[in-house]
Amino acid sequence: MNSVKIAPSLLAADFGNLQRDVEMVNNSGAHWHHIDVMDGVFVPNISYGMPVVQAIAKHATKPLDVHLMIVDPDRYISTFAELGADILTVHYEACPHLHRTLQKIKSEGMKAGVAINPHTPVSVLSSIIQDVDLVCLMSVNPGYGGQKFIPHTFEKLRELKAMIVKAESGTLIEIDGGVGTGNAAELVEAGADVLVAGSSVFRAEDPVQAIAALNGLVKA
Ligand SMILES: O=C(CO)[C@@H](O)[C@H](O)COP(=O)(O)O
Repeated sequence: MNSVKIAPSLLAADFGNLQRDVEMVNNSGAHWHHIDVMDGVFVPNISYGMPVVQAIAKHATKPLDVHLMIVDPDRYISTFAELGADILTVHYEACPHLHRTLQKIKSEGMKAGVAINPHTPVSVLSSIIQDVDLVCLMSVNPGYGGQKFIPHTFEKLRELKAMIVKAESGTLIEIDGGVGTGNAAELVEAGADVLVAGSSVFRAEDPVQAIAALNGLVKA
């Protein structure tokens, strides 16, 4: 059975045709809708906020995987729960009280994710991995779609997988940035459970086929 999840990143969608693109994901072999919220402070870019997430949630039929690239995410945890987020991921670098933040996410009925930037070592998660449902390994610097995959992500991925296996935490590993048919199989082989793909899906001539190709490459 293929247990690897494909999460198309709506950052690369056509915002003028957002309903169409959300429905494309609904009708494809993808597993989650990946939603990037950026504040222009934690990352240099601003993507979209609550009204757009609400519009996506209205049409989405698959779990909403919301990635907050914002400072002080605790302020908005309840709001994203109300908007229908299933998985809420915050950045390690933005959370001085990460354990408390993860508890708050779970208390709102969501799965709790932690993202780490390319420069942040995996080892910072060793004391908290038991409490994390998903680790999002950023394989580009967060803020923009369409960037080139950073190769040292593979070393971090293997190290993180070993940490999760040792802790028996069952934490999922998500790879975010520069993912496509050229590296999907190798990423899964190294331990990835969820692949976020923006440009490689939405810039493809046939996005449904691009998702099918990714699924085909990562079958167990
Ligand atoms: O979070 C981010 C970027 O900050 C990602 O989710 C990108 O949206 C992935 O896009 P591609 O690299 O696949 O185009």
